Amino acid sequence: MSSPALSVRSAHIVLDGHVVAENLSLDFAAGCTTCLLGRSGVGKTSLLRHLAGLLPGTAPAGPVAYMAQRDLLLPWLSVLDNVLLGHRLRRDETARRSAEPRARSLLAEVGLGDRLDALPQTLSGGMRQRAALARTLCEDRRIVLMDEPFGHLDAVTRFDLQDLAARLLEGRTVVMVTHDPLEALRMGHEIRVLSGNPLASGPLIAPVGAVPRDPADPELLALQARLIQELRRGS
Ligand SMILES: Nc1ncnc2c1ncn2[C@@H]1O[C@H](COP(=O)(O)OP(=O)(O)OP(=O)(O)O)[C@@H](O)[C@H]1O
Repeated sequence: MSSPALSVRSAHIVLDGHVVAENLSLDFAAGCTTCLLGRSGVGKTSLLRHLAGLLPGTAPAGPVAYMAQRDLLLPWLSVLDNVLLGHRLRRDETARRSAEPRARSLLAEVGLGDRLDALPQTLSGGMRQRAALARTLCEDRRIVLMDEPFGHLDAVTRFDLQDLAARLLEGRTVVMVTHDPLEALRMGHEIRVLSGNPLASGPLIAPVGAVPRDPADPELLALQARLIQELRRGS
């Protein structure tokens, strides 16, 4: 099944009177992962919410999986039931039952195979984020929007889960917000550095090679220096 391209056309994003974006137009390539970098407060989350159809007057381009910055796990549901939450909310018991093996296997892959029955409050911040990642990947959508999905993870877990996500997200249209230039370079077919007041994108950066890229590649390290310069320029 093919994944659609995403586009934003002449968007105005105003939050409680605060103008985040004015007349913003951007395209996101079909079947690719686009990583968004930008200083804190430029409007990355707002753009993601716009794409997800979560802001007033917006609609998503199709069914999306959205992973918010906060994990949004329901405290009264087990880890396994949280991962299957989308199916529960859609009240589709047959689909929920057929998705359960996938949910169990994803939880094993994110290192929570022995915590299926645990409640979220008994997990560490990083474990909760891994459960939220498993939930997003379990939704099996062609469009996936992720807001700092690896933000609370230790360096080794982060690296392993970047590999897992790159494998499971292959062929989907993904927009991923990150604060880490090296993560963007590992995961992104395309990278945009955003600046704010109002929100704007610098030139599209498309590193060569398949994702996830090797972080020791000297070309990646050179591009990392360029991204940090671009980030310094944006405000
Ligand atoms: N509900 C709101 N009302 C008014 N202003 C808001 C609201 N939500 C966000 N903002 C403002 O909009 C701007 C963009 O916020 P947003 O969360 O999109 O930034 P961000 O780039 O994702 O930041 P971070 O990297 O820190 O998560 C910020 O200046 C923020 O203060």
